[in-house]
Amino acid sequence: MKLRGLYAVTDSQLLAGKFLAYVEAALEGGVTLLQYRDKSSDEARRLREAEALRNLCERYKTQLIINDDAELAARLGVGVHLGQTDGPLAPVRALLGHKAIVGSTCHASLELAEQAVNEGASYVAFGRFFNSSTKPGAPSANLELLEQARIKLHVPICAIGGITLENAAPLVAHGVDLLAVVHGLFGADSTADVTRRARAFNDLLHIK
Ligand SMILES: Cc1ncc(COP(=O)(O)OP(=O)(O)O)c(N)n1
Ligand SMILES: Cc1ncsc1CCOP(=O)(O)O
Ligand SMILES: [Mg+2]
Repeated sequence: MKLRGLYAVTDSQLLAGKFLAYVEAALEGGVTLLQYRDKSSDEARRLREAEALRNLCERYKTQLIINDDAELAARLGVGVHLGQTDGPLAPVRALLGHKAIVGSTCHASLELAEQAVNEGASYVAFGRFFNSSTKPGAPSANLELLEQARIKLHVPICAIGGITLENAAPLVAHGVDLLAVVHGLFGADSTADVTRRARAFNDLLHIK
């Protein structure tokens, strides 16, 4: 089945004190992929939170992806997202098996994307497309790149970085399959607004 839809990405600071409530609210609105992104080195908390997310994802039939940490992904039997400094992709594909979702950050580079696909990436992620308070220093990408990527690549294309309900439509029009969002989804004042935002992203992607 082709991966298409909202890709919710967690942020430990933004979700402090409301982590599971906000994630469940997003799943309620419809999430294709959920990424556990926690840049801390608190292994015990990371395992606890990732297990809780796996249980939630099972209930909502959503696929869980762990950012950066292939060993944690293997331990939980879920997917992983790797950046360009997170180690080579091919051994991770071998570790997790051919069915696992393995995503790759490709910034604004078609060459990196082609390499990732050759090494077994399930999807490639470009961005940031807009200003991002979550990762302000991420290299920027533009809509033209998406057109080239659509022609050259035969895996789902993910866009990330500063995506909101107000600016996402051109990304969809240029062929993006997955909208990866932190603030534009979880920067809401209530669980009800998280659910509303998730539904609205799915509407933009023409997902029922
Ligand atoms: C879907 C998605 N795309 C890009 C990234 C960024 O990965 P990376 O460059 O490794 O940066 P960190 O997120 O690890 O800080 C991502 N996590 N998810
Ligand atoms: C992890 C990551 N990689 C590039 S931008 C970004 C952050 C996305 O968060 P936000 O949707 O809040 O800009
Ligand atoms: Mg990373």
